[in-house]
Amino acid sequence: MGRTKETASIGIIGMGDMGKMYAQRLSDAGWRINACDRPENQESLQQEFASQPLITIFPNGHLVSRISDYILYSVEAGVIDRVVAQYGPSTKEGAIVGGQTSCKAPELAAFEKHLPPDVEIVSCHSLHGPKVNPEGQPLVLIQHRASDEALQFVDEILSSFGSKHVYLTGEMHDRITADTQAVTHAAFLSMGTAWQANKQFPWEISRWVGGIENVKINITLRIYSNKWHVYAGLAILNPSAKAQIRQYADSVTDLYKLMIGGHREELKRRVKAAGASVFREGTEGQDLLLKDEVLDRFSLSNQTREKSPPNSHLSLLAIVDCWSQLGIVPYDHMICSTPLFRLWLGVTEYLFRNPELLEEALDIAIDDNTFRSDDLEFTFAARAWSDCVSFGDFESYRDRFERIAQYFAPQFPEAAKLGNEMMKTILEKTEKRP
Ligand SMILES: NC(=O)C1=CN([C@@H]2O[C@H](COP(=O)(O)OP(=O)(O)OC[C@H]3O[C@@H](n4cnc5c(N)ncnc54)[C@H](OP(=O)(O)O)[C@@H]3O)[C@@H](O)[C@H]2O)C=CC1
Ligand SMILES: O=C(O)C(=O)Cc1ccc(O)cc1
Repeated sequence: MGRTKETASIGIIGMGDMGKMYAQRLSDAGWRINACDRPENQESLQQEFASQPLITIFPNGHLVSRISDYILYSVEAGVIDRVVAQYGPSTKEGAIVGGQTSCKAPELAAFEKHLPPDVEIVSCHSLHGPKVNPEGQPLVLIQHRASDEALQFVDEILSSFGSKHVYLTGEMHDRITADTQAVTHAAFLSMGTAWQANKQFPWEISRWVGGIENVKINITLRIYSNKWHVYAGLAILNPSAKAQIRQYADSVTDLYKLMIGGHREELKRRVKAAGASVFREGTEGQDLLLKDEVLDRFSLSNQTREKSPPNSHLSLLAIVDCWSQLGIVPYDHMICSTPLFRLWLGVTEYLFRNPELLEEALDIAIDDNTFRSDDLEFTFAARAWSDCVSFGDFESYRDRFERIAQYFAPQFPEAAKLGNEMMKTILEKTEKRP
């Protein structure tokens, strides 16, 4: 049908962080953009994009939908049905529609329900935040109700990002991202909850600086400094996420009980068996995703570290147990990996492929009381986040998230600076791996 940059235009409904990033990058590549947010935001967006001739801001999604050839919904996952119901019927005849929400089941259901039958559906998902360079990052494309030509057109539009295009069904996407995103976030959200419950700022405590701890702290703060709805949406609305987050909470609880019961041998047997199923033979010769010298460079603490302080690493033992219980091989999920997931896998790998460090963590877990109260709070937190996601109540998720975010807020600017540097350095190193 010959849709080109000269003849076709792209619609973006929802000009938040991701919508703006898409509008900017696609217009830089020469595409004409028709965009809108809520009507009350039209004026400020017009001012913001006044100097950009390829970006036109409209008052609402009807006006965007009726003239655009590929329309992307980039709104909060929780409102996707309502927004598509509102603007979907105004879609230009023969156009292609997609969405950027992090969980595809509700998005695709909304498209099927509200879009006219002559409209094709090709959805997408950039597996990174708006401030990360998309080059080399996974970008999922879903040819849901569309011809090959429609997919090719979307492929061409998005090619300027330089991302790695991954072709999946909506269902596969949700199953994999439940693990790469929802469970990963649950672990870091729980760390922050536990620190807050114990009134700790972990970078101020000497046993918590350096190495793996830097990654835990920086990522936790990064998550809490973002918008709650992104995390709530992708956990609560993903049909696979509840069970996976529940397994993580169960793994945390089981291991914690073994620790406080003093069941050293059973703890070691269970954790090592889990490690063997996740970090399979044949991977030992590979370079670690993360190394000491990289891990140590990014500390919020001003104390220097001489030797790794011992730690039971309950959060890491439990994720490996969780993967093993669910039969997940995390390396198979690299196709849908976010930067956070790669860091998370990197730190677990660091622990599990270092037999001495793992042995030390397991012995510390049994012999040393220092971490008991932290691990207790972590166990409570993992279960509470799991319950919160299972209940599916956005408002209580928001309340929990924002209360903890407020506690860490004074540290956000410094954590963001350091976190960005850490991500950049570590990701450059991890890109060489599959
Ligand atoms: N942030 C991230 O790291 C990533 C997010 N995503 C997904 O992308 C989507 C957008 O996320 P993000 O940009 O971060 O979130 P934002 O909250 O920054 O953006 C969403 C925008 O949509 C607007 N909106 C809501 N209702 C309407 C409507 N009826 N018409 C027009 N605009 C509307 C919102 O306005 P208002 O604020 O006034 O409600 C807001 O400006 C989400 O589904 C998210 O899960 C995907 C990949 C990465
Ligand atoms: O890397 C992560 O997990 C993030 O937190 C950023 C993010 C959030 C939502 C997405 O749909 C994709 C990436």
